[in-house]
Amino acid sequence: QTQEQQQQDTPITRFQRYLQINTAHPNPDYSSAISFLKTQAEAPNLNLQVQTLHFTPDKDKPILLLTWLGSNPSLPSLLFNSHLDSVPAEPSKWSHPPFSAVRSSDGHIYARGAQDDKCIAIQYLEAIRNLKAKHFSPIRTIHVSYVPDEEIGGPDGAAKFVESKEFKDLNVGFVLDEGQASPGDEFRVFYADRTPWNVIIKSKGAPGHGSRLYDNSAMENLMKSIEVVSRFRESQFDVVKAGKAAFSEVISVNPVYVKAGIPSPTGFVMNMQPSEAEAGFNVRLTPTTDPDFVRRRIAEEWAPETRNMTYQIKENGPIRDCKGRPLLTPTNNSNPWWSVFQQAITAVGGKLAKPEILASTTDARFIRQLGIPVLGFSPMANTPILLHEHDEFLKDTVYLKGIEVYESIISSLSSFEDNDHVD
Ligand code: MET
Ligand SMILES: [Zn+2]
Ligand SMILES: [Zn+2]
Repeated sequence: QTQEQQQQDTPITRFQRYLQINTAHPNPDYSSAISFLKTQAEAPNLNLQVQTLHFTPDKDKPILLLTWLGSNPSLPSLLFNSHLDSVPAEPSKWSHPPFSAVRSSDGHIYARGAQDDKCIAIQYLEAIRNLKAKHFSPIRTIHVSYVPDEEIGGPDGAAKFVESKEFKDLNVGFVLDEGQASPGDEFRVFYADRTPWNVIIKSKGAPGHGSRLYDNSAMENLMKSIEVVSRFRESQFDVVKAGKAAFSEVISVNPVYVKAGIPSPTGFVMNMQPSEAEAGFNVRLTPTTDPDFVRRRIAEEWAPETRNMTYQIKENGPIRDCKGRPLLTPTNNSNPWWSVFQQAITAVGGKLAKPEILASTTDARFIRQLGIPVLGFSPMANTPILLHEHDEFLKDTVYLKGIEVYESIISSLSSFEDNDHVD
């Protein structure tokens, strides 16, 4: 390396280099991401144990697992998780190319993944690097995991990882995973996610001339269902609008596609009523929703057999933990990690907002399923929420503050010896 390159090797440039690796779907470059992280982890100033795990050898779905051994490895360990992948970006709609990681004069680092969730991926490493430079030595073992495919539901990523012997052998006691930016000056923290379901409803009916009024056409039946779903959507939204619940505390349903008939590019040939029609909905259940309640509504009201409707529900991940409880991590005294976490934030001058349910979904659900407490946390205060949006960015100073926050969190949690029991 030239002197100039060495000078440019900073926490910010390392973040930029990670952001420049295009891990967006549908073709995420996992090997470049893993090789970059591995090089970081193996450098003398980090010197972490490195394992690359493959649970689907026929596909390119690597998991990178880094380990900093504690002085008492028999204690339950800590896990800091992030996902390698990102959602796609439409370059023409961005002010800067989405994989350039350009830093503007006001310090904004623009890139797909800047908030979701490549910031925490590098902040974990930078925090460990700083702790090692200060000769900190952990009592508990610290693991950092980088998993593929979170954005597409994680079946070949976190879902497989948590079922593995490798994961069990980690003896994980407490986990931090991604959270979300906070427009205010308090950090947000999440104790649960919502559960994603994809629901497809289909209707069949006799085809007919475009001019005819007749009952039970496929389109008529689908339109009736869409009205029913819309009313349910309104009823949930009204609860939020009335201030009685947060968005993440109601069931959301949004149409994401409709498919029927033969589109006419010229608009002239539109005289055929189709015999089949379908619509897809993204549904998110709250952690305490009774899934049978939603299944019944779908069967009886959204896609009733009486209107020639059929449906498919693609449930994406667990709803209850191994003991049948909702996937909620306690944020009170029953969770001994909670107060250690809280104090670690205040120790560096950070403020924590009231714990929330995340409106979206993360890999945390797979770990909560095992009964292990997980908090969703990405330290981004005074930052607009830009995940999955155009011009996703993170400000340099916010990113750097996050490193300091993780130093505090990692040192506090890994020094915490008592009370390993969480109900
Ligand atoms: N994180 C993504 C979301 O919330 C994928 C979750 S699993 C469908 O949409
Ligand atoms: Zn994410
Ligand atoms: Zn995302």
